[in-house]
Amino acid sequence: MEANIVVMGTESVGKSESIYSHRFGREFTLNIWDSPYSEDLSVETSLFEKKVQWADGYVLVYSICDRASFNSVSRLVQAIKSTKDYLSADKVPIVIVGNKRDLHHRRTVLSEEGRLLALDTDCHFYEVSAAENYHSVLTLFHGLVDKMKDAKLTSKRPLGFRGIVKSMSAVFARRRTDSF
Ligand SMILES: Nc1nc2c(ncn2[C@@H]2O[C@H](COP(=O)(O)OP(=O)(O)OP(=O)(O)O)[C@@H](O)[C@H]2O)c(=O)[nH]1
Repeated sequence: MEANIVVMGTESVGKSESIYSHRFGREFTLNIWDSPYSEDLSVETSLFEKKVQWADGYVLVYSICDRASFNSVSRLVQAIKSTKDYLSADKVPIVIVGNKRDLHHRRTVLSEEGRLLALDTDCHFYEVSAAENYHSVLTLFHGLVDKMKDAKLTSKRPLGFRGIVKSMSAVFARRRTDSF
C-alpha cells in the first residue's frame, strides 16, 4: 500500500533535517512532501490546492519555543480545511506536532494550547523531540498510518498497492541543537 503525506511548518521547526528511513513492514510506502510554509498562502494557491489533492494525511509541525510557528500551524489547519471544502475533497487525518520538547526551558507554547487547537479543529496532537527522542517521531507516524488506513476504508479513493518496498524520506532532525 502507498500513501502521501504533506509535512508543513515554518522555518527551522525541525521538519526535515534528517533522513527518516523507517520501513512500515513489507507492504507500506509513504511518499513525503516536505514543504516550507508560505505566510501568504494566496500567492501559492494553486500549489496549495495541489498539495491538498495529493495528500492522504498531514503533519503540521511547530516548535514549542516559537509562538509564531504555532500561530502558523493554526492558520494552516484552517487553510487546509477550507481548501478541502472548496474542492469537495475527502477528509484526511491531520496531525499537529509540537517539536523540540527537550527545550522545555525555552518553551513559549504550552502543551495544553496544542492539545486544545487539535481538539477544536478535529486534528490529532503529539509533542515530540525529534532530536532527543526519535521513538516519539516513529510513534506519531505509525499513528498517522493507522488513521490513514481507517480514513481510506471509508473513502472513495483506495490506497494503491505496490510490489516494492521504499523507505520513507526526510522528516525531522536527528541532531540536538539549541536553535529554534
Ligand atoms: N533541540 C532540538 N533541536 C532540534 C529538534 N528538531 C530539530 N532541531 C534543530 O532545529 C534546526 C532546524 O531543523 P530542521 O529539521 O532543519 O528544520 P526545518 O523545519 O526542516 O527547517 P527549514 O528547512 O528551514 O524549513 C536544526 O538545527 C535541528 O538540529 C529538537 O527536537 N530539539
